[in-house]
Amino acid sequence: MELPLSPITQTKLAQSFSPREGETRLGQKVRLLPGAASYMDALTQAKAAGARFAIIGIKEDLGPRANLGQGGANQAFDAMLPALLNLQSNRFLSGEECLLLGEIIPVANAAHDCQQLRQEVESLDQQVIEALTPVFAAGLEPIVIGGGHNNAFGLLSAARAALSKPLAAVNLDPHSDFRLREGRHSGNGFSYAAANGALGHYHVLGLHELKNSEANLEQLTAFGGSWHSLQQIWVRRELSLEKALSDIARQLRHTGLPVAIELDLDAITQMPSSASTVAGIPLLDAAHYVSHMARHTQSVYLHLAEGAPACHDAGLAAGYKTVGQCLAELIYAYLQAKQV
Ligand SMILES: N=CN[C@@H](CCC(=O)O)C(=O)O
Repeated sequence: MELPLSPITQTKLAQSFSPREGETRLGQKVRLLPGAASYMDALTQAKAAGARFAIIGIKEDLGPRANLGQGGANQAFDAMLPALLNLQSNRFLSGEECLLLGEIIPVANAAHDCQQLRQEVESLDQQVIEALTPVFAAGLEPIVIGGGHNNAFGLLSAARAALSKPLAAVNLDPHSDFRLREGRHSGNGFSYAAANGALGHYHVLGLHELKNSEANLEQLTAFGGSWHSLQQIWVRRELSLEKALSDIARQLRHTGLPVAIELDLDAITQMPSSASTVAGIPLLDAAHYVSHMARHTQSVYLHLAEGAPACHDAGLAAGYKTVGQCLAELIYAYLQAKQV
């Protein structure tokens, strides 16, 4: 069977967790892609057997590098696997709902020069669209671990192709990623998606008032995009997070469009990432955002972008632990919210 991604093998799965007598880990319950005549058949079979979510890694840092940022987002998926798969399967979560599908690895990955990197991001966009469109078409809900935030474009385009509707996206992120269409990179996934018709509605939560250029804000406003700033909620306390979340969810439901839940890990305080910050939001507020949006909107995917273990000040091992645990908590917040 020809596949647009590298499936997770039994060997990789077994290497990613340690079973313990008398316990059942999530790694012992998640499903792998079954053998079938085609990728679409395999996804359909997995869905029929009881999978609802498809967990996918995009192992790349072309997008942040094409945006003149730091590399390292290609390691987030490997950091996440042991943190998630060693968690317990119990009354709160079985693990059988999850298809641990595979990894998208860029075919073009040799450039150093900025313009070439941007072209490689464009090729990666096509890989993401090819791998994800059948996942949406099979009725599975992707949980995608980036990779740079550039992959929002491929995800939104794939969902648009499979569901025949533009998406309403909500993005917890200090940056709107709605920058000029000057060649593909991690800062313009949403402006490109708006231009190709994949994005029908866009709200940014936690936008930093001084990390978005005036041109960027004008472009976002001209599209009809909206935001709650980081300063409004977490600094000036003009409104509570709870009020913002319930207003955002109401707006999203009102669009009648399928909803994309986006989160850039650089929104979270000191999370290793290309644009990491000390003035971010607590991890548990980010988990609450994911939980609220998953529970109260018609969401079709979760995208967790920009985690970069190598950007941890204390080194790679500390980065794997921090990014891995963060991603596992955010994934569980989504899975749990969807079960209610
Ligand atoms: N996905 C992140 N995009 C940010 C990065 C900012 C930075 O590198 O400082 C942006 O382009 O605005």
